[in-house]
Amino acid sequence: MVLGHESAGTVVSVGNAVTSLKAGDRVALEPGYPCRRCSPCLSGHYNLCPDMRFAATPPYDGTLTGFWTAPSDFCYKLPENVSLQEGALIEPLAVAVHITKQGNIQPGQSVVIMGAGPVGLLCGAVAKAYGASKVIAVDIVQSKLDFAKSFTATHTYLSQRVSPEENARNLIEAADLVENGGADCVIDASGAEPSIQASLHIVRMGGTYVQGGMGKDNITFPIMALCLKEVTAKGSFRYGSGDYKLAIDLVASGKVDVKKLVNGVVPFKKAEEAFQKVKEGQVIKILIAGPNEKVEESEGLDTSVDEKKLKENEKASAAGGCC
Ligand SMILES: NC(=O)c1ccc[n+]([C@@H]2O[C@H](COP(=O)([O-])OP(=O)(O)OC[C@H]3O[C@@H](n4cnc5c(N)ncnc54)[C@H](O)[C@@H]3O)[C@@H](O)[C@H]2O)c1
Ligand SMILES: OC[C@H](O)C(O)[C@@H](O)CO
Repeated sequence: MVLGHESAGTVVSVGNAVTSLKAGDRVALEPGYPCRRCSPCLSGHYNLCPDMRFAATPPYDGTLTGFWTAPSDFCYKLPENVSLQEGALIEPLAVAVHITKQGNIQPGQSVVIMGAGPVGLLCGAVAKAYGASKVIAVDIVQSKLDFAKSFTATHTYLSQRVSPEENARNLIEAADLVENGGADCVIDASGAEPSIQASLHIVRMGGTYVQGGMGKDNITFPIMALCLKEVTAKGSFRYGSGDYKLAIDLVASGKVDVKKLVNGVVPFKKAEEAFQKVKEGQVIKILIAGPNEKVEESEGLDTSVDEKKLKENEKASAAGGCC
């Protein structure tokens, strides 16, 4: 199967009825095409369409290819000041826009984000743009927290191998959330069971919890905390009406600097090395040039992989996800 669903490109040709785009336009590609007829589609929640054709999701091939065909309303023209490289990052940013909308974050609120991978980092950036005054990044890897702090987090917390309740208590104290009774909103962007368990103890009475991370199908969940605190719990899946547009606006207006997440660009023939390099855990995003682009050598990074670091990162990810 062809991989790829985070992409941007240049229009080569358009169908007869298309008036919104022309050859040469640079666009961010929304990679999932709903049926437009079912009840979720008609009620404006097309991301929940059961007949979605989503790139790189079986049986549909992905966007890591020379040419791609898409409905014109799922191709978003990029403003002059937004590069094609930034355009490729609109997809994960739209995921973060949707998660953060589900969190209903208000100006001045505190938001804890579990997981400082690309999605968690972008949720932090969007929460800040929505006016959150405290953005607390949580991870099990210190280097990820260091980056989060340099990106948008106001506070960081390195999750310890202690009970979820103890991690929650320590975090609430460290982030000065005691008076608030916890965080106004907690977002899980890790999918890891211990993180999800701690989240329900971190959120304040009447606060909001959003499940953005995708991990195991079934986990043990402190449901009594949800009940006793009257927590609003929401899921978040991909993105829907207006999310891509808002993501592009956030980049164009300079409110979210997605360029900071890019470690380098590799030519198409080095795509596999790029995936390995990301698995090693030392970089955030590597862009892969399309096969028709004139990128001959990797720009900005050495793609050689340190096998020891690769194994260590796989072990850490597995530990985060299962214990
Ligand atoms: N809801 C959606 O539509 C949607 C879309 C895209 C991605 N996702 C999911 O969002 C999550 C984040 O995506 P990503 O690309 O940033 O992934 P990622 O793997 O790069 O980031 C996950 C981060 O969580 C950290 N982590 C692991 N265990 C932890 C724990 N116990 N406590 C705190 N942090 C912990 C990891 O160290 C890592 O930095 C993934 O689960 C992914 O599948 C969901
Ligand atoms: O960003 C979109 C996500 O990566 C996809 O929904 C995928 O992870 C699940 O099908």
